[in-house]
This record gives sequence, structure tokens and C-alpha cells, in this order.
Amino acid sequence: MSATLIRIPHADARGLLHRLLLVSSAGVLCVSLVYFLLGCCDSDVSENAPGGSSGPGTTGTPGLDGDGAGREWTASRRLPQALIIGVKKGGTRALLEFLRLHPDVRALGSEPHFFDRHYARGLGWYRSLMPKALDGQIVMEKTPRYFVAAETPARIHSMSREIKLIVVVRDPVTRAISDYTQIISKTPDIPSFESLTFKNRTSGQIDSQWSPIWIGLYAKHLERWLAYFPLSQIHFVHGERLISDPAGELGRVQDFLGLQRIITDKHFYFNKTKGFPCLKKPEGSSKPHCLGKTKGRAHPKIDPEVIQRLRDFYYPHNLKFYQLVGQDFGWQ
Ligand SMILES: Nc1ncnc2c1ncn2[C@@H]1O[C@H](COP(=O)(O)OS(=O)(=O)O)[C@@H](OP(=O)(O)O)[C@H]1O
Repeated sequence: MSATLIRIPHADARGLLHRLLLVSSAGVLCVSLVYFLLGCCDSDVSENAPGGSSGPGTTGTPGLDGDGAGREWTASRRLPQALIIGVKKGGTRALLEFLRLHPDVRALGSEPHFFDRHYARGLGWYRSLMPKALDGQIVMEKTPRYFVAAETPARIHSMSREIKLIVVVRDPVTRAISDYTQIISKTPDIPSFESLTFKNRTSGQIDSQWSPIWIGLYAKHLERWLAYFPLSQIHFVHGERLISDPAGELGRVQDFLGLQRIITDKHFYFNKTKGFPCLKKPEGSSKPHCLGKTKGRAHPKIDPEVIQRLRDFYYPHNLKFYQLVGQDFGWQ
């Protein structure tokens, strides 16, 4: 065997060596190419996060829901770490829309009503609704009915005792009128606000069981939450200031969520026609954007005497609420 090798002419040996060199160079080239390609994708992950576009029904940092942007293997569906739990007609949609500007927020766009209506479907189902999020991003959803649904504090607590809760509160009288405005837009034949407000108009007894009035008994609802969560875990957004100073309110919400203050006054402008703050550039769009027609609707004119009667009715409840929260919201 060794004798055969010794007999190979010099020229043949050189050719063989050449071929070997060629093959190994090609191999090195291939490996480098693969390495280079993988390197490209890796740098996309860190440099482009967050970006892209949200899937339907989700808001927040877009581009993580299978859009082919090359990041989904690092993002996963997680249970929320923060919830906007109320109040109905407080300005919850505006808050969620504004928060979605933050690159570290991933929020479900629709209201899942998990803890009040779909609890039997289980946490796996709930998690499957959430948008995918990267480590360090906060997953959230908003369902304003949670604040008033008796069973929700215990259920949320059993999912997470560390969860951060946000409540947007608004003067309960204007909130009730806003609620009624929504109801009448769907069922135009209902009686007037004035007649529904009273159990008996002559005796002047307020019907505190009527949903638009009952929801505004904030202290009563809050007490149920305080049985499960410390006050430090609940942040109250001032609904009126969310309109007059959205950046200020958003600054406090970002602090509460432990986020860098990225959403500032440069993100908002006041739209005179709408009469509300709007976004200069919502996420994923270059055009200014206001909330839809059902947000910021004109309210029907209500008898001022009835409004005063409601103010008197809410007065002690508001005081109790201010005491519980340690903050005066200034509703007259
Ligand atoms: N920027 C901006 N644009 C439009 N509307 C704004 C905004 N900020 C707060 N609001 C107030 O939000 C009210 C609706 O509240 P919600 O989004 O919580 O309503 S809902 O419970 O989800 O139906 C809505 O109530 P109405 O004015 O009665 O329509 C608004 O007063």
C-alpha cells in the first residue's frame, strides 16, 4: 500500500493537493456565508425591536405577531402584567391608545372580558388572546367592567398578586350622562335620563341601582379591590386631566408601570373640531389620529336641577373615594 503511494508522480500529488485546497476553501466560504446570514438576522432582532405592524385586535409595539420581521421566536404570549380595569366611559380607550405609543407596551386592542364573563375558559385561553411580547415589554389589556364586577378582584389576584391595576376615573355625574348617551345611541326608545335617575321623581329618591349611577359609586367598588390589593398597586388616572393634559397623565402612568417616560407632549395636539387631544403620529402611521366617533360624543342636555341633585347624591361618596385614594379629584 505504502509502495503504491510512493510511486505517485510529483505532478499528480500537486493536483490532488490543489483540489483538496479548493474543496476546503469552498467549505470555509459556505460556512462563512451561513454565519454571515445568521449574523444579519440577529442584528435585526436587537436593532429593529420594536417595529413592524400589529395584528388585528392588538395594539402596542407592532411587528411581533408573525409578520416575518424575524423577531417572533424571541417573543411569546404572556399573561398581562398590567390591566386597565375601569371605569366605563372614564377615558380607558384614550389611555390604551396613548400607551400603545410606548415601545415597551404590548396591549390587546379588544376588551376580552375574561375575569367577568369568560373566566370558565381558563388562563390558557386568556393567554392565547394576548399579543406576543419580548422580555421586558409589558403586556396589558383593558376591560372597564372589571372595576365594578364583584368577582374580578379575587380572580385577578389568583392570577397574579403583583399585577399593576389602572383605573381612569371621571366625575361620576358626567360619567353617568356619557354612559346614558351610549345606551340611548343603541336603544333610542328608552326613557329620559331625568326619569331613569329617580326611583320616584316626586320623592326625589335617586335610583342608585341604575347602572349609569351605580358605576359612579367609586368608593364602594374600590373597597372590594382593597381587600385584595394594596393601594400602591392601583394607579388612578384623572379622566378630566387626561383630556386637558394627556402628557402629564401619561407621564405618571409610565412611572407607575416602571417605564421610561417616552410618551410626552410632543406626541399630542389638540384637535379643535373634535374638542379632544389627538395623536400627531400614532404607532404604525404617519398621519394624525383622533379616537373614533363614539369617543367624545355630544351629550344630551340634562335638566340642571337633576344634575345638582346628582351632585349632592355623589358628594359623600366622592369624599370617601378621595380619602381611600389619598387624592382630591375636585369633582364639585
Ligand atoms: N383624547 C380623547 N378623545 C376622545 N375621547 C376622550 C379622549 N380622552 C378622553 N376621552 C373620553 O373618553 C370617554 C370614553 O371613555 P371610554 O373609552 O372609557 O369608554 S368605554 O367605556 O370604553 O366605552 C369619552 O366620553 P364621551 O365624551 O362621553 O364620549 C371622552 O370624554
